[in-house]
Amino acid sequence: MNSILIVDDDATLCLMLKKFFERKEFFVTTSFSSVEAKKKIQSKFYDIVLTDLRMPEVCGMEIISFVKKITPKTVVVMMTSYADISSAIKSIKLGAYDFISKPFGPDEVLDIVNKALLHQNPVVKSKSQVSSGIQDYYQGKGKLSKQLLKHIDLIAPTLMSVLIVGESGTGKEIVAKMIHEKSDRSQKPFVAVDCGSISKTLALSEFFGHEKGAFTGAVTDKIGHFEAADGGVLFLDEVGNLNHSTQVQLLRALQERKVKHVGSNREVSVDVRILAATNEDLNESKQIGAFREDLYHRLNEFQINVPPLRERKSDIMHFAEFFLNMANNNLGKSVVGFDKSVEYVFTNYAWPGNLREMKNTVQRATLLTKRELITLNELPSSFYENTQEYLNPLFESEGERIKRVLNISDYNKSKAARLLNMDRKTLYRKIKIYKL
Ligand SMILES: Nc1ncnc2c1ncn2[C@@H]1O[C@H](COP(=O)(O)OP(=O)(O)OP(=O)(O)O)[C@@H](O)[C@H]1O
Repeated sequence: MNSILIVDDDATLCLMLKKFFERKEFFVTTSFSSVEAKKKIQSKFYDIVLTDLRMPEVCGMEIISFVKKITPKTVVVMMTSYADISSAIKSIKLGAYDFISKPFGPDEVLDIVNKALLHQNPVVKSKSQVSSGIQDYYQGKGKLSKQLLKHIDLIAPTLMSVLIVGESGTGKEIVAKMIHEKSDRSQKPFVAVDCGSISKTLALSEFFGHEKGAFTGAVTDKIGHFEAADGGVLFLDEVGNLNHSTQVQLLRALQERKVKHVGSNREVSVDVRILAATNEDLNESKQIGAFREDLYHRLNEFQINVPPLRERKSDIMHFAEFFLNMANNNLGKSVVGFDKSVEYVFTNYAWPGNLREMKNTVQRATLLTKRELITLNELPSSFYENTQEYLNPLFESEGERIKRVLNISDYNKSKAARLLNMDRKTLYRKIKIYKL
């Protein structure tokens, strides 16, 4: 059983994560204070420390340095808000394995934790440990969803490299997992590498492994991602972030199907199918010389485009229901659905963060609602502020309109006034006039 210490002064989040990880059979300890967390780290070994970045007494950065000093084998994952991304990158330099931006869904953090455990002990793990999460997949019924599935089915049984292209959060990693699952390599490992978080200095050792003593800090022999994925699939996420020298080495390994550990001249044969993903236009990176043309063609034997959520309109509410079910299971709740106004807002919203944003939004709303339905009250205001037209259907009298808005805001007058774009006093006056 793996042990995890969760450190966050947000007690609700801590307890929610505790419940979730216990269900996933982790041994969980929580700490709402960073000072208390340090004492716990001193007295017991944890496989994983999941810590918030901003806390009142000791900040997350200090926790990382502390863990790395006391128990260097413990893997640290940092939780941070969007605004803290640059500090999160600093945290990786200090020795954190990865970071996750709040708000996040429990499955996302589980995914990172599983990857972190693999990193801590990079032996080839069983398929289920490496490729977690594929059971949480909804394939959609709309035209674009069907086309996506057709391409996956077509390419899966082949040995071709696939470049999966799509905006952030559209589900590129899920597509890669499906290709693996539907291929005859499904019983072999699926190893996902986030190329964006690999440091330049450690990239070669991460991909190809190293021998003990090859460089300061190489205290044991370690196999790299290629050997870990031998016989299976190596998924290169955010492949456009690889630096030039790593691109050269990667291409060499792919062409020769052999790798050399850093610090050794011995070549080891590997049999790996490559799937790669990007949310940038690699064609453009190629033209400005940031991405090697030869590597691009080696990775892009077949291209799959994953559409943004806003283009999968007929599937939007199906995805929402799917995530609602998932949230109910994770949180032990039984919310039955979405209010009509939420349906309207969901189908007209641009979803810049795509399925990841929807999953987080639904999870948060499920946690917040005290009723059977999710209403606008549980959505961040950015959702409906840009969708004002739903407040103005044609032929509606002012009284009807105010009544409808009061309904969708659960008679919360401040919220209704904001939505109606009038001050509270005016709203009270109109409620009287129309006897609402
Ligand atoms: N078809 C799907 N059904 C259910 N959940 C999905 C689906 N596709 C994606 N998700 C969920 O959305 C989130 C983002 O998915 P994923 O990590 O695969 O996206 P991505 O395109 O690889 O993102 P990024 O470019 O940021 O790496 C994950 O939590 C994933 O579980």
